[in-house]
Amino acid sequence: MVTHDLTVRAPAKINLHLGVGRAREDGFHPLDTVYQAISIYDDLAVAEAADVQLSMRVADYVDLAGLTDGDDNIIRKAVAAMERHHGRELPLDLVLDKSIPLAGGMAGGSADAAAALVAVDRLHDLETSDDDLLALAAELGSDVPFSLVGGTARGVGRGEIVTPVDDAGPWWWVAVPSAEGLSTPAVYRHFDAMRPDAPEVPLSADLLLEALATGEVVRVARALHNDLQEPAIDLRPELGDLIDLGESEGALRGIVSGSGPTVVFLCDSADGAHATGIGLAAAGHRVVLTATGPVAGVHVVG
Ligand SMILES: C[C@@](CO)(OP(=O)(O)O)[C@H](O)COP(=O)(O)OP(=O)(O)OC[C@H]1O[C@@H](n2ccc(N)nc2=O)[C@H](O)[C@@H]1O
Ligand SMILES: Nc1ncnc2c1ncn2[C@@H]1O[C@H](COP(=O)(O)OP(=O)(O)O)[C@@H](O)[C@H]1O
Repeated sequence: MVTHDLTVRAPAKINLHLGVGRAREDGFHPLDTVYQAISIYDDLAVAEAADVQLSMRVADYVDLAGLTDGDDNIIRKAVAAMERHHGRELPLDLVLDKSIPLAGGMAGGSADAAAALVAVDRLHDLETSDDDLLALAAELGSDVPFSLVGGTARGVGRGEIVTPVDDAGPWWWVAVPSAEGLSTPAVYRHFDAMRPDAPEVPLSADLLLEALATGEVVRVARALHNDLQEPAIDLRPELGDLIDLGESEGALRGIVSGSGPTVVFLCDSADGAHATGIGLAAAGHRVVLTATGPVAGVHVVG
């Protein structure tokens, strides 16, 4: 049995504001977004090995359909990116413990990719600079740099240019994943179809940022915004009902997380989140997760 030398923890993200502009020439959409890392985590344990080996254990609610431990797994892509960057093979054994819903709009794949970059770096004592790690992260996906940074941060460009922002939190969240994921490209395509008039410049995150800095939860709730919510609900109408249900169970506001289908509810306190969670579970939602944010980005835990 392999004894693991190092465990790297990677948080899920939600988007408190997701302004989406008209698609750019490269197909990506310009964003003005505010990410928050919340306390739902994937753990990646690594150990020395003769070659790159990957295995996965998942929480019972994580639907792994379509995800293998082969070359299409973003963890292997992250290891390969580090090997190219450092110009040598970087063998290791990786075991992923997955709790972030798959294709849920919570950037679980991005979290795993960021964790893999840090795990390879630490296990092999590579001392890769932060700038290089961020550049490698951006090549792997638009959300991956934020997974490294964590906390609460504004994302612009295609979401890969990330700057930490003032946040007077913590905030209490309830997250309700769906049994089946939604494809991010499909939701962006549906946005294009529903919003042919989308502005070139995405809706500014300023209002949300002002609310976050005040620490007033009711103000933050009012300012939450997601341009991908309408297309996600059009593809999955039951998400609209879920939002209504959570709000009737005491949440201040419910919103689709990123491209969905996970719905997150902002609550006024720990007790409020607990009560909302109980109400949602009693109404038949099998998986109801409570979380706080902001939390740290990818970090070594042992
Ligand atoms: C929607 C968001 C909101 O934070 O998150 P998720 O809901 O996926 O977690 C992100 O924009 C997802 O970022 P990420 O999942 O890293 O996307 P990438 O791998 O870079 O791109 C996957 C595909 O999404 C679309 N895409 C992504 C980012 C962007 N700014 N415009 C896009 O149009 C493109 O079709 C692209 O081919
Ligand atoms: N380690 C991984 N974890 C999750 N998804 C992965 C991973 N590697 C590759 N993928 C692919 O990335 C897609 C998007 O995954 P994920 O990041 O969980 O969703 P989202 O983009 O909605 O936040 C998955 O459907 C899967 O095909």
